[in-house]
This record gives sequence, C-alpha cells and structure tokens, in this order.
Amino acid sequence: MANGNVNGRGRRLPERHRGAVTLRREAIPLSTADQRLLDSWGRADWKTRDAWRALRILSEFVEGFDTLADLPPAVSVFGSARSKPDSREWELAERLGAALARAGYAVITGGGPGVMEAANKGCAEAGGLSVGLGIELPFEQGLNDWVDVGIDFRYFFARKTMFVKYAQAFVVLPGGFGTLDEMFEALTLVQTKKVTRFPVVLMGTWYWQGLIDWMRDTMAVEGKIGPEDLKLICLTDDVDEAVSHIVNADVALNAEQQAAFARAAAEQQEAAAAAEREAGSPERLSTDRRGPRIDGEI
Ligand SMILES: CC(C)=CCNc1ncnc2c1ncn2[C@@H]1O[C@H](COP(=O)(O)O)[C@@H](O)[C@H]1O
Repeated sequence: MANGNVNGRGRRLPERHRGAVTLRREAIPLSTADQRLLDSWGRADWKTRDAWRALRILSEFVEGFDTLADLPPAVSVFGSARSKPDSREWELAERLGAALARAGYAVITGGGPGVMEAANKGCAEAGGLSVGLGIELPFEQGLNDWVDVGIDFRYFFARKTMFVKYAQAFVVLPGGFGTLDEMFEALTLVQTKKVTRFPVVLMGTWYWQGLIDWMRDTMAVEGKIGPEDLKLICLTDDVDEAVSHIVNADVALNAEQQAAFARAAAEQQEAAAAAEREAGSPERLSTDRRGPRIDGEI
C-alpha cells in the first residue's frame, strides 16, 4: 500500500486526506465529511454549513470530471478491501486487471487495498492506465501503490458517479457490503435504463452462485425482478470470457449508436428535402403569411 508515511520503527502512521490536504496525528478529525453531512440534521448551524457544503460537493464533481474526461475506455472493478494476496479473488483480480489492460481498457477501482489493489497491480504491470478513486474513511489507508491516476473523494455519492460515468462495464469480485452496494447500484441503473446497455460481470462463482440462485428462486419467483433482469448479469471465473463479454457489448453498443446516428442523419436530410420541396411548391406559396394567393397569379 502506498503511504509514504512510515515512522522510524517502520510502522505506518495514520493519516487523513481531504482533497489536497493531508492530516496526521491530532489534526485528524474524529468524523468524515460523509458523516458530518449525513448527521447534520437538526443542528442549528446546518443552514449555513450545508450551503457551503454544496459548493464543496460541486467541486468534487468538477475535479472528477476534469481529471477523468481524457481517460481511455475503462472498466470499473470492485471487490473486498480485506482480501489477502493469497486469496482466490486477489489472483483473479490481478489477472483480470492485466487482461483488461491488454484489451486497451483503463482499470478504475476504489484505490484501496485487497481486490482493488490486485486489479490496479495487474493493470499497471501490464502497461495499462490504473485509476484509483479513493474515499475518506475513519480508518483511512491511502491509495494503493499501483494507482497511476488517483482522486480522493470526501463523498461516496460523488465518487460513485465517476465509477459509472467513466466506465464501459463493471466487474464485481467477491466482497462485502461496499461491493454489494456498488454491484446493485450498477444493476439498478441498467434495469431502469438510466445507463445504456452496460455489462455487469460477476467473477468468483464459488462466492456469487448462492446469491444468483436466490435472485432466481426467490426474487424472480416472487416477482420482485423480471426473469429478463437476471440476464443483465454475466457470471464467470474465466478472465478471457469476462473481457470478451465486455468487448462484445462495446462493439454491439457502438454499432447500435452508429446506426442510430445514421438514421437520425437520414431523417434530418429527408426533413430538409421535404421543407425545400414545400418551399418551392405552389401550395406553399398560396398559404404563406402574406395572405392567400390564387395559384399561378404571380
Ligand atoms: C480494510 C478496509 C476496510 C479498508 C477500507 N478501504 C477502502 N478504500 C477504498 N474503497 C473502499 C474501502 N472500503 C470499501 N471501499 C469501497 O467498497 C468496496 C469494497 O467494500 P467491501 O470491502 O466489499 O465492503 C470497494 O469496491 C470500494 O469502492
């Protein structure tokens, strides 16, 4: 893990990042920006503080959009912050990061330890662009060493926008609450058509199969999701299959968009031609704003 903040005995000192600011020792506040925002209800000073906070939130979006706008096509990879380098998911994430880099994708993660670090490492070692979108946490660890482009966010919701906006797909490896939150957010956006077809790949069948079975046998059977919703998920342990699923979806989406552009252009041309024909036609002359005319009089 990157930290650059190791004391004389080789132990890492705690530190907190706030945008460009690094805080250590007594300067570290006991709460995070997310906590202060969400806990501020009922306090007398919320009106003025929240108004200022809105600008800080806006600045996170500006910083994120500005930094990530030039990213090549990218894939967001999620998974446990707690996975160790000898775990199955670590190994899978590292191979996935490398395969995505070889396919021309940048890899975006939460910039933390575990699966995030593994995916960043695989990508960076294979020569890809490795991105980490860190989050201020009470037990912050800093961005991992394999992040080439890193942004530290104060607010989870601003950071989540970046994961979706700058990625062509999501890959989800075994993880806890944070990982499930990110996976279900992506699935909800696709299901409600808030994002155009967006592949969601789950890797680690040993971990996810139980959840997929429950979705099919309980969620779908009870009508809480449609049977077609399950098709939004691609479940595999095969890195090549995961990458080709993403590439194929990308190709299909591009083809659809090209066709839609071509259709729109043809419709515009047709409308322009029709307008021209109408402008030159006797009927048009007889009904123009200068008043009705007898055809052929002028
Ligand atoms: C050891 C530990 C808990 C460190 C936390 N450090 C973290 N750094 C960056 N992103 C994180 C962190 N914890 C959770 N997340 C976010 O939530 C997901 C992992 O949460 P979880 O471990 O599955 O629930 C990640 O994909 C990431 O986006």
